[in-house]
Amino acid sequence: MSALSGKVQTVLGLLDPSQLGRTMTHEHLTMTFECSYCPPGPGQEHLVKIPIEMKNMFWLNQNPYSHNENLLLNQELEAVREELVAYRQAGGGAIVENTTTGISRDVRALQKLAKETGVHIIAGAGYYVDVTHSDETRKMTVEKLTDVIVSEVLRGADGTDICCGVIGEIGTSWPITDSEKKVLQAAAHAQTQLGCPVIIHPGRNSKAPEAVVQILQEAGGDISKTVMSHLDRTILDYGELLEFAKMGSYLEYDLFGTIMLNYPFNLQVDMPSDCQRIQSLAFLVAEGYEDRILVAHDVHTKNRLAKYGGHGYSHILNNIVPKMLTRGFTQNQVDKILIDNPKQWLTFK
Ligand SMILES: CC(=O)NCCS(=O)(=O)O
Repeated sequence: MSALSGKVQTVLGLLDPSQLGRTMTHEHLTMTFECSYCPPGPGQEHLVKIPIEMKNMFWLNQNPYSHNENLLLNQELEAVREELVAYRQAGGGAIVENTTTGISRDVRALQKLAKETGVHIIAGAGYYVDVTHSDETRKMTVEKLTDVIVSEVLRGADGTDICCGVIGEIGTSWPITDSEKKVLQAAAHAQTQLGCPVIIHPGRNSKAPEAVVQILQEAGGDISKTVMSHLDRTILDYGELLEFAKMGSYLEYDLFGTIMLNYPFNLQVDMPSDCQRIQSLAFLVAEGYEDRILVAHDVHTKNRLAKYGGHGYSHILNNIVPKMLTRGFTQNQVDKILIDNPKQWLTFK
């Protein structure tokens, strides 16, 4: 038992879990994503610096990672603040902000946003994918990495006393690199010490989630308190999905609002529509996994913000929930996905 036991840790301090309300478990409010820049297709090179304005938005929505400025969500704090106010008005209570070391975590900005908007914000500890690991990170032992993660939760992150309330999103590539494996082992060891929630960004291959869970299990991690993110672009086959679900993690569909003809990070993947995402959730509910489902938008580029005609942080509350209700979900099931499951996951053991 620790002081954190039975509580949720937000950037403003400890919170009784009953105060969370509807929670998006995978968002970014401020981050940079230059590590994932994708050169545009042939003949489109002149588009990488076009202004982010209405007449360019179709191209930008289809090619969000091929435009330098679009990757700088950290330039949009005022727009994000306004969107969080709208999120509260739409019935939102909390947001898990998944930005970790490597993609410009800014816990001071998160604390300010939480104070100004009343949204409960939970910050993430740990490291993003290998390409963002510094030489110093690569040289660290699992023990040292564990100490850093534990300290970000217990003492504060980025030289502040603002404490993280989850570990993650811990970034992994496919195949998982040696440095990422050490970080996963450290996340599991830190979780054992702290009894805290963990969230994983899997590599873009259907085998990646299982491989990550195996590493976490071998390192003593608590899979029942671990979220596997981005399943909507990772496991598209329902048979494979069921096999993975049996491993016991939370199952997160967190790309709601993303519409993309060609998914540039894995051209084999047909990015599902929101209707198909809802069908996947219905399938998991029918198979008995309603206690394990989480949802979010994973806003991580500018074009996803309402300021640029995007869906913003309230799309699930405003549009997806009503659609779910017309597709046979009960209000009780919706509340589980938006309130109860996040609460269970975020509460320290
Ligand atoms: C910030 C982040 O990692 N988002 C996920 C993008 S992906 O295309 O689903 O990997």
